[in-house]
Amino acid sequence: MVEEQSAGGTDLTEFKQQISKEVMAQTKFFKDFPKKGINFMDLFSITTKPALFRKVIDALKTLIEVEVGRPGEAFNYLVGLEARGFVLGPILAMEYGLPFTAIRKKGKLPGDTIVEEYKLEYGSDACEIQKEVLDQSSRVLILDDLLATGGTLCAAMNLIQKCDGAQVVASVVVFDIPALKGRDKLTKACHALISLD
Ligand SMILES: O=P(O)(O)OC[C@H]1O[C@H](OP(=O)(O)OP(=O)(O)O)[C@H](O)[C@@H]1O
Ligand SMILES: Nc1ncnc2[nH]cnc12
Repeated sequence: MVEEQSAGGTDLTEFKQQISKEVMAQTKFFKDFPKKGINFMDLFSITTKPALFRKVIDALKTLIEVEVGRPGEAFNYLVGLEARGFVLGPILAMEYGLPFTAIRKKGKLPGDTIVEEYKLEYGSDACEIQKEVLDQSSRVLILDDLLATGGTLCAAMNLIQKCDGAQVVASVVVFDIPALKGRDKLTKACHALISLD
């Protein structure tokens, strides 16, 4: 299926295999953090290596442009999820010349907000977005580091869809854990660079 989405001479299957090998060799995983049974993928073990981080950002751009579409046309707004979506989202927003806003854990954003409760792989939480940043002209691409159970991305999608007619186009993550079936919760596509199987 991925081969069919090849565009601009990019064979995504091969491309993903190659970046996956390189990133997995240099990314740290922490067993039983923050709770027993979780093998925690640490995005900051990528950001501390500038050449690797640059590669991941460039790879995300390729993934977005092939699987989601042209920035400014297929989507015109980037939203990042606390906390590690804030590392990736603003860089891509600057590269594309598009606006960025944040979905934060409850109680962290000033002004009027919209709130959504959700369950995590290791607990439950609530997230929120500022009212009036998005409107019916907003076609949003969501950025986060990882899709696990899908609770966070599902809440983010619901939240954005409550924002004055804004639409979610898709979401993009560096890692996903297909065994946790996070995509089953999502109403829009989630594109991942690396699958942790
Ligand atoms: O698919 P899910 O099961 O919802 O899990 C994925 C979410 O979990 C992690 O964030 P976390 O909630 O640990 O928050 P943090 O980045 O603020 O530490 C990760 O960065 C994703 O946002
Ligand atoms: N395994 C994991 N690594 C990093 N963040 C996560 N969020 C939920 N599960 C995670």
